[in-house]
Amino acid sequence: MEITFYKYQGTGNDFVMIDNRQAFFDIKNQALVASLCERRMGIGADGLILLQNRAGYDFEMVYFNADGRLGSMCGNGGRCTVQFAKQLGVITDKAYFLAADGDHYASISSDGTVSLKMNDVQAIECADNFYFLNTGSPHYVEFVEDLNQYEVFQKGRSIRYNDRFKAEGTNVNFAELGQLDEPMFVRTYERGVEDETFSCGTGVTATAIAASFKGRTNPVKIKTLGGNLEVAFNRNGEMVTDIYLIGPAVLVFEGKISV
Ligand SMILES: N[C@H](CCC[C@H](N)C(=O)O)C(=O)O
Repeated sequence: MEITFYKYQGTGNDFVMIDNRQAFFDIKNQALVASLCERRMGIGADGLILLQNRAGYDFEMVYFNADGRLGSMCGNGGRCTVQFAKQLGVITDKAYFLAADGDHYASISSDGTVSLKMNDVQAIECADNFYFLNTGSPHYVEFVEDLNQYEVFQKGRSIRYNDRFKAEGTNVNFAELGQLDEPMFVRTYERGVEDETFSCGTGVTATAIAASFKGRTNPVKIKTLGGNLEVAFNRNGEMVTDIYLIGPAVLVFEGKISV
C-alpha cells in the first residue's frame, strides 16, 4: 500500500500527518506508526496524527507518540492539525475539533500563527521542588539554573522512570525562570518519544502555568529549542481556565511512502 503523508512542524516538534477521512488507516497497527516515525528507516517524526471525520465537529485529531502508542493530547500537534485541516479545505480560519482529551477551538491568524484553546486545568500539585499537572497530557515541571547546560535527557529519563511515574509515564519539563521581561526557556523530555524533543506544546503550557506561581505574568512568552510560543490563561488557585497555546505550525514537505 502507498500512503500519502504530510510532514508538519510546530516549533520543531514534528509530525507525520495523514488524511484519514476515508478511514483506510489501521489505527491498531502500532508497528506501522512506529516505523513511519522512525528517523532512519522511516519518514521521521515525534508523532503521527490522523485527521478524521467526526460528526458534530470539523474533524477529529488522533495522535500517536513516536513509539506507536495512542497518545493523550498534543499541543503542537493540535496546532499543526489545524493548519493541515486548512490545507485540505476542511476549515478556513477557525476550527472546532475533537482530540483525546475532549473538544478544542482554534483559530489561524493572517500570519499563519495558530491559537489553540486547551482544556481547563483542575488541579496542580505544588511539591517542594516540582509541579505536576495535566494539560491534556501529564507534565512534571522543575525550575533549574543554566538550562543550556542541563542534562535534560538523563535527568528527564530518571524522573519519567522513577517509582512514581514509571507505569503511566510522564513528560518532564525543565525551565529557567530568567528575567521576567524576557521569554522563559523550557526544555522537555517526552514520554512516548523517550527523548528530548525541540518543543512540547502541552509541556510549555504546563510550565507557563507553574511559572505563574513564581511571578511570571500572563501571557507567558516561552523560548524552546525549536522556536517561540506564547501561553495565555486565567489562574485562580489551582483552577486554570481560558488557556491558549499560540505559535507557528508549518508544512515542511509531502510525499508518498510504500508500506
Ligand atoms: N509533544 C506534545 C505532547 C505529547 C505528549 C506525549 N509525549 C505524552 O504525554 O505521551 C505536545 O506538543 O503537547
